[in-house]
Amino acid sequence: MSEQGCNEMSCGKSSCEGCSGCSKKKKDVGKVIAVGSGKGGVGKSSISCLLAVALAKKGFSVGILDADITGPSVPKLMGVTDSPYGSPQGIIPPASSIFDIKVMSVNLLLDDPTKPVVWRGPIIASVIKQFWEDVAWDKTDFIIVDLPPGTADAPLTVMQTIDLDGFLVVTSPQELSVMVVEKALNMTKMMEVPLLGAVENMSYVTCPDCGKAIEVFGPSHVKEIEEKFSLPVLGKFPLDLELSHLGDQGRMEEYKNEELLNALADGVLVQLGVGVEV
Ligand SMILES: Nc1ncnc2c1ncn2[C@@H]1O[C@H](COP(=O)(O)OP(=O)(O)OP(=O)(O)O)[C@@H](O)[C@H]1O
Repeated sequence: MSEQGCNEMSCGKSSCEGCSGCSKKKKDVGKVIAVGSGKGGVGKSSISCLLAVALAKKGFSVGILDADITGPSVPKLMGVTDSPYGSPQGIIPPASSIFDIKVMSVNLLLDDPTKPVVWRGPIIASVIKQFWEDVAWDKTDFIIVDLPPGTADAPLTVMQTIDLDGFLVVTSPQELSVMVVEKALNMTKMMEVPLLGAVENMSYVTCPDCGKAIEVFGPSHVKEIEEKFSLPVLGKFPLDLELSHLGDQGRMEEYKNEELLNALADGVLVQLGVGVEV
């Protein structure tokens, strides 16, 4: 699309090369992946953080944009507490201690992180836009966007503001999970964002005595999702007390299930057609 006539409302995503009238694409940013779900509490933020860690472990530079403005949890999970600061290049986000993962979240801007964010839709939308446009995400290979649950205002703003390279849907093994995936499929189709795959979280518990996988929330729907939607499932994460503890302590970077992390990162890379060296 030519520079004239390209603005954020009219931008033709498939043809826009990031011209100056449009801020959907950012120079010096590799791929942008949204992590979402039609359902709350399934572990979107945890999977966003784990995906960031998994990609960082492969040597990529990674950032997380916490688009869950009213329920931000990424800084807490990642143990990031420093405030962002202004510079001529834009807002500089703080980073995690082990893998230097940049984090931008409303919680880092509040003087008291326990204060509720009670903002209406248009303000939330403008904050998300600022997190994308005004933050110096330069030289970041991957930005993971942690979406709030559902298909309302905020996820829509993300999809309209940012030229996403892919969407990862997080689900859990309850009956609703297939519907959650179907909704994500329909939404991403409507918004012309490629659906990369699904992650089933809290899929099972490993018995500490015999090592058997116990499906506490009912049988997994992974096969059904793969067959019905021809969608790859890029991870089946257990309900894991260790993961919950690490999240509570801001130490998600220390999650040690390398097999799962590797498979998640590799699955995303394959779906995006990215080689391991960027
Ligand atoms: N696989 C898991 N094993 C154990 N605990 C988990 C797992 N996944 C998530 N949790 C825990 O469940 C809680 C909710 O997780 P998380 O914040 O990632 O969910 P969410 O989908 O982002 O929530 P919301 O819908 O409120 O944004 C957190 O305390 C997290 O540590």
